[in-house]
Amino acid sequence: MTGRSTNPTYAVEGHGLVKTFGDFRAVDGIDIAVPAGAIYGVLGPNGAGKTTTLRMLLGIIDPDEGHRTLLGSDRPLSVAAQVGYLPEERGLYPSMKAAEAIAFMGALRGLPLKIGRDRARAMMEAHGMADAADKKVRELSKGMAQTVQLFGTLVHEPRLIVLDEPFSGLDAINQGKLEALIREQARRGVTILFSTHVIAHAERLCERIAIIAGGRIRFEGTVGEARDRLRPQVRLSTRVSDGSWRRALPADTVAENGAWHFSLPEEGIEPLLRALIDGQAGIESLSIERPGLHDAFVAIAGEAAAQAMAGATSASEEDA
Ligand SMILES: Nc1ncnc2c1ncn2[C@@H]1O[C@H](COP(=O)(O)OP(=O)(O)OP(=O)(O)O)[C@@H](O)[C@H]1O
Repeated sequence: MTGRSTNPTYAVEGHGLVKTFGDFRAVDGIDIAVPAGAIYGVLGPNGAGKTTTLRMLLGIIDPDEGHRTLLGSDRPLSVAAQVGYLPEERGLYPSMKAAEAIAFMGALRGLPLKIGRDRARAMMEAHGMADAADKKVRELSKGMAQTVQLFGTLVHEPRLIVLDEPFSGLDAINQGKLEALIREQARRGVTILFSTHVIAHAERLCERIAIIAGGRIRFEGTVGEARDRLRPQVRLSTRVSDGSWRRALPADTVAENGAWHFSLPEEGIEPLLRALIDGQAGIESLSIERPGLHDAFVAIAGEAAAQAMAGATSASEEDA
């Protein structure tokens, strides 16, 4: 099978994707467009529909409605040799040696075994794992086995890498290494699409994100645009606790731990500053903080989804 392989602006596109399991609409009309060369995160709580969406985009399952394009082809499986996929369910043959397992995964994507073996050893060596190349998969630590599987996802040098929850099950050190590896691939021009329920990874890595909850896209754009959905937060403490200047504090002001908290007013901080100075409030501290992606996620996807994510995060931390 040879698919039409152009040089598209978008490495992955999905339009109106719908998937129903029995009576349950797991994915309810998703549009997604991943720019070529981008690191793109699909963010959402467990059960949001991330895996189902990725599987539809990759052609592992067919959508009930909608269509998708992968690397310019509307037949996703025809470009499989240019795609690397790390599924959520990890698994390697336990009795295979690590380097062999990597070469084997490459062979499944059309890479000659000999080349795969050489690349596997080189990759392991470059990442300080040369000693593990001839160890059986069952002898490796969980984190190392996961890294081996990741190398198997990369060994055929795909143009597009799709990683489903790649950080779960990894400790903090290995999570950092994975972030570095994702950046390294992106520098080479590879497109990376990954799903996660851990907001911090998406915030650090992604040029663009899609926030999915309940099978629908709740937000699509840059991390900065998501954060800009919320007004910056101001924290102010004054030496004097009362005075005419208090009338200048915004309506949403709350007092907490001896400081005033409120959203940055539309007109900026200057009018308030003037009132504070004229009223001799005695400014002790003043900070204006831009909300993080976590706060934006809470606002966009709703408190319930954020709580589900927090629960899932602590569960996966326990796993790690
Ligand atoms: N083959 C299937 N049969 C029935 N229900 C399914 C199937 N696959 C997924 N679902 C359901 O569809 C919903 C979305 O699942 P999906 O795996 O896409 O979510 P997710 O966002 O990837 O979450 P998770 O990280 O928990 O996998 C869930 O409620 C799940 O139980």
